Amino acid sequence: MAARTKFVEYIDKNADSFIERLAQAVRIQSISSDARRRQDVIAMGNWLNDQLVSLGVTTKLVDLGTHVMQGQTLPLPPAILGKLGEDKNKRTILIYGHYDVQPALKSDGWNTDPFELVVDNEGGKLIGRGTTDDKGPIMGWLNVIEAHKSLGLDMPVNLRFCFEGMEENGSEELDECVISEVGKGKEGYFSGVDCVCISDNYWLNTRTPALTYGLRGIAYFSINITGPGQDLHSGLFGRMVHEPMTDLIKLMSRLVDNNGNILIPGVDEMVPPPTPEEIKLYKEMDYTTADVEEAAGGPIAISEDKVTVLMARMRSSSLSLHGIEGAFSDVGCKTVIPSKVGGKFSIRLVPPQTPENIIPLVKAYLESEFAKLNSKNKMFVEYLHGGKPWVADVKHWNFEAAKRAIEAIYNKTPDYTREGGSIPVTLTFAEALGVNVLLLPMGRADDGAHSTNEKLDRSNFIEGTKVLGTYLYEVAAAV
Ligand SMILES: C[C@H](N)C(=O)N[C@@H](Cc1c[nH]cn1)C(=O)O
Ligand SMILES: [Zn+2]
Ligand SMILES: [Zn+2]
Repeated sequence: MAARTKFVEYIDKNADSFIERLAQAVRIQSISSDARRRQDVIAMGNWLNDQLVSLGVTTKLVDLGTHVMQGQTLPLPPAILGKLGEDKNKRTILIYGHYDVQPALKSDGWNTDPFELVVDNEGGKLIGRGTTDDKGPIMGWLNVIEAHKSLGLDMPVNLRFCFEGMEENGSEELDECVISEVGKGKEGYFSGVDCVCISDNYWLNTRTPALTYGLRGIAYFSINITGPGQDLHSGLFGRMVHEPMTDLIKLMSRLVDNNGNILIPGVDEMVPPPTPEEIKLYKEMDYTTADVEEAAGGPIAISEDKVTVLMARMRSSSLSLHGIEGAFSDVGCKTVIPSKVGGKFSIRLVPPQTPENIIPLVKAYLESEFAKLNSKNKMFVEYLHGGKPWVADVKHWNFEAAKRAIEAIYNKTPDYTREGGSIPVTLTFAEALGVNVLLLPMGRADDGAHSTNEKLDRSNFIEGTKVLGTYLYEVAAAV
């Protein structure tokens, strides 16, 4: 029996133990954006490192130093670099993933504890924070290595790994780590890398596997407004003082309109109009507004026109309002005037936008809008983190190999998509290594990444693992 057939059979036979490993990963609350959870993120890194070592991967934990977050100096979780195979006659593939997750509280609206994997056999779903983003796909790679080790099969390629624990919070210091590792040349972990594969996004719909050749960048901001020396009684001070929340709500309402148009002069204007070829591509995609509504969980698509909706996610920038730090948000009717509020928003970026060319536009606009309020409060616009957009060439053996792997496992031709989300290090890999980067998503559009009741379908986990392994065979065979 051919090695790749044995591999596929092993994945089916051992599905339950793979799900158990995913449950262990989900249990570790590796929330990178919460200072209180930093030790859990580090614990998750150590757990992942132990798994890799037990599977025969040589690893190195890179200390990325410290950073200041939520008023505390915190250790950054380590980057885990790994190596499996040194055969000069084989191609070398670099795999990236992130072991941190978004915050999740049962009270956000989860039906179950977000950090206890629920195996819903009836619905075929694996429910828990990180199942699709990005612990499931990382476990997929571990499954592939385990299968080869247990069956005594040679890996068809050499593997290199880069796993980080800060992706959901700006990937701090990772670019520097990658660039420094590349700078070590033959001595470095990335020596000889022929291409990169990242499994950290989602199919466009719930039916068709996808290959992704673009990501939006991101620029994340906070508008901080201060004035009163402390929180005030609204009965005693209402109408007597300038209120930070009132100023903030005015400013936040002037960032984006209800149709998604960005109101900051120069931001939308930077993006060139689509070419007729691009429009044709969007028209031909297997997608309807019902897909966005299914994934969003409500009939709320901004347009009924499929091309408009697809372009909104794939090739337009967008501005989203995320929350207000310092605002009263608990139950009940507290009559408070908060003294200090921070309004968080981010802008998803597409070429030629970058954080560098967007930040000055945002700051200048907010300063001029704040001046119009004639408020005696103080405003400070803070840029929190960001990353550049990325677009790849799909006419490359790396994409061809992934296409054949999907066809072999799913018996379907993949959609070619640009992802609306961001993975800051992607462009750094492409530029620093000078190689093709591919995104090979495992999950579906309705997985609820970053949301409540995040899930990964069991079939996406198991068939997705088969795709990852088969892709390695196809890379080895690619010309
Ligand atoms: C696409 C990827 N799985 C993802 O979710 N990336 C995040 C990255 C990020 C940036 N700031 C906070 N998180 C995203 O696109 O939101
Ligand atoms: Zn994410
Ligand atoms: Zn992710």
